[in-house]
Amino acid sequence: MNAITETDALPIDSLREQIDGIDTELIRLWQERSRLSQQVGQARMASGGTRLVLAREREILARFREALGADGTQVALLLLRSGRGPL
Ligand SMILES: C=C(O[C@@H]1C=C(C(=O)O)C=C[C@H]1O)C(=O)O
Repeated sequence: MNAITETDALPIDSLREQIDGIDTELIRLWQERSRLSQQVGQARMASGGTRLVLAREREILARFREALGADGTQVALLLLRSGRGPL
């Protein structure tokens, strides 16, 4: 039998702990970004500006696409939506 099982001597628990720590941090960062984005939007609208700034959103989409490829674009779209709401 060559199948690797979770009972083999692989550090699965340790790797999963690291993954869980990263996920916790990603969630915290996601929520923090969303709060900051909402603050920017509220401040801009309070001074008569627009809710959205498409040029800035394009920069963010490009940053994620360059770093992560097509999936990065999807991540960035969700990230932007979580801050400023749906289009
Ligand atoms: C937060 C802002 O407002 C909106 C939200 C953005 C974001 O979440 O990154 C980017 C552009 C704007 O559409 C901003 O202008 O920076």
